[in-house]
This record gives sequence, C-alpha cells and structure tokens, in this order.
Amino acid sequence: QSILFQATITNQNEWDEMLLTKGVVVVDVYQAWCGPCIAVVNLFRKLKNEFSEDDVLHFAVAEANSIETLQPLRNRCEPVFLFCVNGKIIAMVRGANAPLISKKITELVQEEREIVAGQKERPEVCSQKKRYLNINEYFYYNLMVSLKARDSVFYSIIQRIKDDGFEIAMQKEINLSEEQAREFYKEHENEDYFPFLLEQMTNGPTLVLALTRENAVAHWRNLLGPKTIEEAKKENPNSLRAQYAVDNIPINQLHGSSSPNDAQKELEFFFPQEHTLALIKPDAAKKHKDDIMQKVKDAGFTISKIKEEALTREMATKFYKDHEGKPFFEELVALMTEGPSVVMVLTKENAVQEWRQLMGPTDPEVAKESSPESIRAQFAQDILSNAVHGSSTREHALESIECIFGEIDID
Ligand SMILES: Nc1ncnc2c1ncn2[C@@H]1O[C@H](COP(=O)(O)OP(=O)(O)OP(=O)(O)O)[C@@H](O)[C@H]1O
Repeated sequence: QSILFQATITNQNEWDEMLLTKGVVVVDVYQAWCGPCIAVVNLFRKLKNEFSEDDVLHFAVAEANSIETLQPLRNRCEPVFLFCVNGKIIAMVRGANAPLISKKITELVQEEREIVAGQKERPEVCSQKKRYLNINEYFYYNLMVSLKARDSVFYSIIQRIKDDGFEIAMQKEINLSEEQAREFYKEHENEDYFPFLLEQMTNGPTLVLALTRENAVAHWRNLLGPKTIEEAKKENPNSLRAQYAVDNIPINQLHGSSSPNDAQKELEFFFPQEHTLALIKPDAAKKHKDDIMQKVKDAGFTISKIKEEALTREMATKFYKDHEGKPFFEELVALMTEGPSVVMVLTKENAVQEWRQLMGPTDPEVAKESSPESIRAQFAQDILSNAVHGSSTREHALESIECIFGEIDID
C-alpha cells in the first residue's frame, strides 16, 4: 500500500535523482522482507504538514537491496533513517526512535531555511564517494582514543565530538596499507576476527584526529559506549556506538585507545613527531623576537625547549663548520656570538623541512621574490644577517640539540 507523501525509490538511478532534490530528504531504508516502517508514518505526516510552507522537507522510502549506495545497510533487522541534504547523506538514525528523528528533522529544516535565506553558510561534508570512510579519532592529552565510521554519519559524529568539549589538535586523512594495519593492530593478530579487521582498516581512507580535552581517554570511552552495538543500545543508547556503529565485528568502526599509554603509542604511529634546532640570530632576537615567535606558533610548531644564550665561539664554529675557510666565515662567527640568540627545539611532523621552509632562502632578496611570507623575507637584513638558522637534516638537528641542550631526550 503506497503512502502518498513518501516517494518510493526503487533503483540506483532514482536514488541519484533523489539526491538532486532541494531541501531535506528523509529516507526510510527498509529490508524487502519487512517493508517500510509503519511506526513513524504518522510522525512524518505530521512533520510534513508542519513544515509545508516552503517545500523544504521531503520523505522517501528505499529498499536496501535494490540500491547499490545502500549496500552497507543491507540485512539489518531494524529500520534506518538517512537524512540527505544538498545531495549528501549527512546523518543517520537507526531504529524507529521518533523523538530523535523528529529532533533531527526540525534541526535540519531550520538550518536549511537559514542557509537558503543566506543567514548561514553550508557546512562542509565529506564527499559522497568515500562511502566507506573510516574515522579514527585520537584523543590525546595523556590519553587518546580512536573511532572509525562511515561518512554518512561523519558530520553528526564530529558535531557530537565538539559538543562534548573536545578540540581537534591534529588531523590527517590516510589510506592505511595492509602492513601498517597489521602493525597497528599487532596485539589482535591471533584473533579470529583479525582478517575482518585488516579488511575494514584498509578498505578506504581513514581520518585520524588527535583530540584534546581534560580526561580525554576516559571521556571518549564513555562517549563511545559499550563494545558491541547490542550492549551499547541497551546500556547507553545515546553513545556513539549505539547511534552510529554499523558493522558489529569485535572491534567495530568506533574505536578508542584503551589507556593513556596506548594513546601515546597510537598518536606516535599516526603523527610521528620530529625535532629540529631553530635559532633566532642575535640581531634579529633584539629587533624581531616577538614577531618571529608568533610565526613559529602560527605554523603549528610546538616549542619543546627554549633558551636565550650567547653562543661561544666554539659553538658557532661547530655550527658552521662546513663554511670554515669561506670569505664570510669570520664575520658569521662574530655575528653569531655578539649577543644572546633565542635557541629552540621545535617539534612537529616533518619539523626539519617545515622550519627551513618557514625560514625561506638564505638570501632575503631571493626570499622576497620566492617566499614573501617567510621569516627571512620579512625580517632578515641581508644574506649574512639573515635572522634565523635551522638544522639542514634530521641528523644535524639531533647533533645540534645535544650540543646546545646537552640531551636529545625531549618529552
Ligand atoms: N654568500 C654569503 N655571504 C654572506 N653570508 C653568507 C653567505 N652564504 C651563507 N651565509 C651565512 O652563512 C649561514 C649558513 O649558510 P648556509 O648556506 O648553511 O645557509 P642556510 O642553510 O640557509 O642557513 P643556516 O645554516 O644558518 O640555517 C647563512 O645563514 C648566512 O648567515
């Protein structure tokens, strides 16, 4: 029996057409053997009437088996409601949870009206192509956790994360190779589910986020909810796993580090940190220290160590040993020892190369042409007095850090 206000989507073409609909489309995804969800029809009719003035809200039913896009939702024993806006699935509710569906629809309709009226910008949503996007969330601050999920729920999950007071400190999208996935889940390699886990971790891009918050690991585990979807639904229906997890292998899409130590290790795996030695030369330290420090921070470096100290002749000679004998060598050593330099250990992924990029070419005249935003373009006086120094390789960095700070063990 057809329900007139709901469009019926019977194949992939019709699904693709539906995505062109302006406004909010709520799709009841059903399985052939049980048909569309009767429980919510009255709610939908009521909402359709309530929001009838501008044709912003639409309803549809779609059978999971007949539409390729819905492949991940096949063989579920409960209805799934997808919310599509502007050609993208931006949220999903599992189960005939009327209050939640009603809340979601009201929010989306209101937001869509604000966007149409130009009062709000359309939020960025992940591309539809990445149907199997995994998200790994790493919450660190002593602690870290991870989460993977499909992109249909990506937007809602990010919102929950923010609503829960987490901040995204670092993020990266990577395609894990099988080797990396094996390495990452080494402790699980003897488990029956290991092949599924490998498959799941390598079948699409993974978005890795490092999130910070007080007590982040425990808080994240709480937000995730119990391990299996069934337990999560029973014990913590608001948890991310209850709401968004799709597959139910022992380690499902939503995953979190189990301890602060784990978090540290996982963080290191996804965001390997490098150190470099950076130095603001004495004349620039006198004139432009604050501006240069601001650029360091804006570029996302962590200042792991810092001190202000005049280099001794011995240190300066060691630093620039490759230039010994060159015409400018004596002048260079004099410049480097004339007063206190700001010496720092900067930490970031690819720190050595990134700091050299931020410094710019040796000669400020060249820097002004090729890298006008660089430190040397903006603060260097000339090729000799060129504001900053940076290690040229990882090995040099470790050597110089040891020479200046007496240790290479940096927290
Ligand atoms: N032709 C030159 N004339 C005068 N001084 C120079 C000249 N070339 C290099 N220098 C000085 O020697 C330093 C080391 O030179 P190098 O070629 O290693 O440059 P860099 O790697 O860009 O800078 P740094 O090693 O200080 O990070 C330069 O920072 C600059 O102060």
